[in-house]
Amino acid sequence: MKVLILPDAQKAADRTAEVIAATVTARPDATLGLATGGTMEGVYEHLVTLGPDMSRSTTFNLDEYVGLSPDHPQSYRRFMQTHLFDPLGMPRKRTHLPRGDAPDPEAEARRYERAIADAGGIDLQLLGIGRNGHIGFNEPSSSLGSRCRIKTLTRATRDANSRFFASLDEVPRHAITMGIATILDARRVVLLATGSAKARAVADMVEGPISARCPASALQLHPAADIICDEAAAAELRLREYYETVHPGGAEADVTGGCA
Ligand SMILES: N[C@@H]1[C@@H](O)[C@H](O)[C@@H](COP(=O)(O)O)O[C@@H]1O
Repeated sequence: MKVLILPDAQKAADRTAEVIAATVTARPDATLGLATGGTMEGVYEHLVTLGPDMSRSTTFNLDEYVGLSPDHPQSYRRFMQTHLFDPLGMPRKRTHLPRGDAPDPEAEARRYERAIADAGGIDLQLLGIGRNGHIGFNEPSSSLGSRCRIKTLTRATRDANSRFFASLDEVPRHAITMGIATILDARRVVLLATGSAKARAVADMVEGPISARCPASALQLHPAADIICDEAAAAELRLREYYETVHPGGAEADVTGGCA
């Protein structure tokens, strides 16, 4: 696991976007795993300005709310169309999310897992992290061997995400999400965490025990996982001398270098 600490959220998001752009430039037919959430807005904004040709890329998002149709304003499909797919002109048939309004959500989750495998797996998986250490919607207590399935959202996660909805009551109670084992199958993982609200989760993920208490800690098992964070999200890390830190105005570190 490599940790890169950048001075602020903007620089961390820009760096993450540059990793994605470099990946699709090197391999235009790459399969990307994509994420949603407020943290990703800056990433996609910068990626759109970088303007890589993603017309041959295939994408699979981590998750979708159960019960929301693709055109629901708060669906993750809509989020992706707005922030990335439409601005980059990506062909819809190459972009995949679970169908939140599928009549049988469990069957939809199984179909989604198969679709990822049929596409040859994910080359680069982008991740955010929840305040409670969740990745995708794998809430604490998720099996580290889990595959795509339905998860019940915790009150804490619904509270955190209620800012995107008119009220807490409107936040769905379930989601279809890639499992932790699905995520670990990706050939490379890049997780972005910014802001002080993520500091505890980042410390548990990087320096804590591998445990279902902090689902993101499973990334310690991944051979090619990069954690990109800003100073605020890095505040509770104790082993600072082992991490790559870019100081304001300092030389840019190469996120692909260093030791895993
Ligand atoms: N399912 C998503 C996660 O993939 C994301 O990492 C998390 C953090 O979101 P934010 O970036 O808004 O803090 O939100 C949701 O729960």
